[in-house]
Amino acid sequence: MSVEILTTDPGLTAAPRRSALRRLLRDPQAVITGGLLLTVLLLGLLAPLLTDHGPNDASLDAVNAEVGTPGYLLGADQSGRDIFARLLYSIRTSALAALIGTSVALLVGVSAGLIGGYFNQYVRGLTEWLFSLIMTFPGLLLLIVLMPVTDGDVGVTMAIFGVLLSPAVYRIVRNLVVAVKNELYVDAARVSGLPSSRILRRHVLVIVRGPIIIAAAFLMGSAIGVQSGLAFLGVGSSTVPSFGAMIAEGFRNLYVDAWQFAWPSLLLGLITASLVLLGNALRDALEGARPKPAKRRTSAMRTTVATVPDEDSSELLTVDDLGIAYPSPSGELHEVVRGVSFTVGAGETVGVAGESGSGKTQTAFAILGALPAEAVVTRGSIRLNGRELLGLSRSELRKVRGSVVAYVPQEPMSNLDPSFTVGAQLVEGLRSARGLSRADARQRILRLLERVGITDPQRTFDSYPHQISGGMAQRVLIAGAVASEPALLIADEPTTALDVTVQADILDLLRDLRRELGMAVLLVTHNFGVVADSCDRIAVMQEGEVVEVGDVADVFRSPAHPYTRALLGSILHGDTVRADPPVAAGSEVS
Ligand SMILES: Nc1ncnc2c1ncn2[C@@H]1O[C@H](COP(=O)(O)OP(=O)(O)OP(=O)(O)O)[C@@H](O)[C@H]1O
Repeated sequence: MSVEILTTDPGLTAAPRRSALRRLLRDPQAVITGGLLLTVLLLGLLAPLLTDHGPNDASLDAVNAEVGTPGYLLGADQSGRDIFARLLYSIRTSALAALIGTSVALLVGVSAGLIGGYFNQYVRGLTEWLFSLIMTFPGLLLLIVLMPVTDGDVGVTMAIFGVLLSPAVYRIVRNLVVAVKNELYVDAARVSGLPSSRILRRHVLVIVRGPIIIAAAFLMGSAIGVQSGLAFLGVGSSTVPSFGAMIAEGFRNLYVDAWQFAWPSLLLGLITASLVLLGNALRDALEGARPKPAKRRTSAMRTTVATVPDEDSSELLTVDDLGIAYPSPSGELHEVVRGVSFTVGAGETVGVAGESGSGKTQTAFAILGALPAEAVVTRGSIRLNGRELLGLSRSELRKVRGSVVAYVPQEPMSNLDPSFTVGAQLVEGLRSARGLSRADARQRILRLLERVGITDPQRTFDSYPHQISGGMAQRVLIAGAVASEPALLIADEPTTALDVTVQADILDLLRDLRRELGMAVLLVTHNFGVVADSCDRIAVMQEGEVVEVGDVADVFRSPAHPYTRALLGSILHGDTVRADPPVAAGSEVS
């Protein structure tokens, strides 16, 4: 079997980027705030063209000049400096503060986040320690204390502030990198020999791009706020025009001319609020378009046989070289199912047998498309009726689950919702699988409840799960599973949770239903007695692998694998069928 790995990182394609931009341009919040910020920035950049006054030019004639005074559009402060000119030049200071603070925070945070998230735990431990240390520094206080060193220079002060902001960026990037570094396309790039620096730049950085852009908007707001705060406190150079310094001066002169306080406050408020709102709009647009790391068990793994009909069309189900893994705490993938292959023919009952933890349920869940989100299908193929199931979308899998394949669980009680009556749950399941009317579905379920041996179907139909016994609950679930007449019924230890006296009845029922409905059954069990009783063929699993497959009669007569012999020995030499194998996995039996 060949496996086509989709190594194309969706983040690199132009389409998501275009749609994010389109979404952003359609968002009035983004357009208005972006437009405002651009206008303000333009005003700052064009300051020398827009005013004849310098930010520190003082004129005794203009002291506390009112708004609209000729030559002083917005008035003058108590030193006779043009407020309009000071506002324009303050925009430049804020823009510089935002640029330097944000750039340093992103440079330090992103680089460290990529390194800490991508490389081994020792590197991550070191970066964690370093950034935890930085976070303990009291930011504003440190900047004030360092003023004699920085000499009040906005650039140097903001560079230090950028380092203090970097842990926030580091954490975002590190978390994202840890989440994507085991994705198939990153593995594929690694296997193809690309150096780590290239993989980080090309495959990983693209994933963190969106969150970085969003963070940048908020970081700019913080940098402008802190720079203004320091100037308000009178820390730093008094010759540098700044909203903070203007607000402090206006505050002192509040009762003479309140506008001197109002203008810088309004403009600073407008800029920081716009940055926050723009950040929110960016989040909506970019996170909607951000490429989701491809799940190997869905979109990233497609076998080339997906559209090719099964070579042996008599097989209803073909599991071929299936591998399932889970990430360990260190991030490495650990395979719990390894290269599992077996088939189930139409109308056949196949037992998947093995001790606890051998991977039976994981295999069954993979066929059902119901593995937990953290599970990764590392290889293989699952074909049902010639159709590849790996790679199907959730909705396609739901359709298959409802109609072609059905499931009878191990714990009947915990699979019934205590808040609804038995009937309501069965009717809902059947209607979504078959699209029947409520009345038709109800009639069908009542007939099936009777068929599975429930003496008073109407009463059970109207009962809540806690009002029925475990054996009855299992009959109810079997009725629900076969209601849509599936081609394959997967029963996972269907008798384990039941009273011994009920177990045989349930197995008889499954056998009868299989014959009546012509369906195949995949019976997951650790009990060889159940296999002997109900199955045509058997696949024996040990530690995630199928060690033997064959007709039940053949395997029972002459088991080829020592593990099978060990398991059989426990039945043949014991008086009763034992629930668990008596010997350690893999031990030889003479
Ligand atoms: N969510 C998970 N995360 C990590 N490992 C898991 C997870 N689920 C199952 N496993 C591991 O997968 C292996 C196979 O489990 P599985 O449930 O398929 O075994 P089983 O043969 O069905 O056993 P049992 O009869 O006890 O259910 C086990 O070692 C189990 O620890």
